[in-house]
Amino acid sequence: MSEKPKVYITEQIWAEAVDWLQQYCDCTVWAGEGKAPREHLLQVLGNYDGLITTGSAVTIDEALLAAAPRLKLVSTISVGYNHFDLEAMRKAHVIGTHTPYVLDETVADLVMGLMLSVARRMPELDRLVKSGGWNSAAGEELFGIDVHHSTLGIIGMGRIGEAIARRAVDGFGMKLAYYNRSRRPELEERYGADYMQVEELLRQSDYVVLMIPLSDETKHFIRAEHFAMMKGSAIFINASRGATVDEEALIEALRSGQIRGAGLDVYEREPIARNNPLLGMSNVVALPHIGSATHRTRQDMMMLAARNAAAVLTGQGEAYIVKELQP
Ligand SMILES: NC(=O)C1=CN([C@@H]2O[C@H](COP(=O)(O)OP(=O)(O)OC[C@H]3O[C@@H](n4cnc5c(N)ncnc54)[C@H](OP(=O)(O)O)[C@@H]3O)[C@@H](O)[C@H]2O)C=CC1
Ligand SMILES: O=CC(=O)O
Repeated sequence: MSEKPKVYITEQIWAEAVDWLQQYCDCTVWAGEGKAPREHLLQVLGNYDGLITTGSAVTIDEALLAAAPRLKLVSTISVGYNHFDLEAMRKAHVIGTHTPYVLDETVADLVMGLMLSVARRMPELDRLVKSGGWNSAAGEELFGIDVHHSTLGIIGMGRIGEAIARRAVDGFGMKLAYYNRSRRPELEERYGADYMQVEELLRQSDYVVLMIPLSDETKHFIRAEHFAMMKGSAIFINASRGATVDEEALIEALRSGQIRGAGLDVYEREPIARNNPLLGMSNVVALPHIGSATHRTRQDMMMLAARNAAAVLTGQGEAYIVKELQP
């Protein structure tokens, strides 16, 4: 009987996903706290055919691949794969898979939550009430701005972008603008969305949501000149990756009142430094990269990562191979 492929998992994941994968692969799960350190992976990966990991665990680069000559697969428990060095993986003939679709609705919920929280100043008001500062009927100094029937610009109208669009148009009656490299006529028809270039989208939108993947092409996609194009009343939301925005420029735009506020789930450095000026701004709602983090969605992502591993390593079902590495 031939041996099962060996898979290393860089952190404790949902036991049911590991149990399922054990039918096809011989799994080893990092037994320590948190995530397996890179040094440990460099030592052990030589014995494995597959790796299941997350975006924040380890960068899949040339040095790591050199230490893992048997490796055929890296299955990330995330839809974003900017931690994959695609060129190095291509050269090493390592397939990369990810977890699209299963998290779209959950991330879209969070983005709507960020828009509402910043617009209606919920964290600020929550702090006021809990600290005993609610002494009279709320006056204008506590008012916010409307989300409903305002204009939303989505940069990166993909799977998650579309889930946001549905909520915004069907639920909140928002007018929709979007930018991608390629147009999506079916969405223009379904949501009455206007396709426009980034500059025009920024000029017209009350809310700007950034949902593009991070790549060499999209690093600092939004910079100082872009904040200068936005309305002074605009709210900027980033739930993609921190480095899609020039964070210094964002800080300056918020500080100078060039834009009204921001809702952020992602940062150039994660976890964010405690002295990052964003953390001292009352017009910023800051979350800890938690877009897909509901119990159910994370379980779905882990199971999909396990299925991806089985598919690539044993031919069991179909895998979501990242598009740049598809055969
Ligand atoms: N905060 C969180 O917890 C989470 C964050 N994410 C982030 O969200 C990202 C998007 O996920 P998802 O919606 O599934 O991805 P998709 O690939 O479905 O959508 C991405 C969209 O961005 C557009 N895009 C890609 N590159 C460019 C570019 N250079 N210029 C303009 N538009 C571009 C694509 O259109 P086109 O190719 O036509 O340009 C596409 O419509 C992930 O890559 C990840 O980084 C995802 C999940 C959770
Ligand atoms: O950031 C999360 C992801 O799935 O990508």
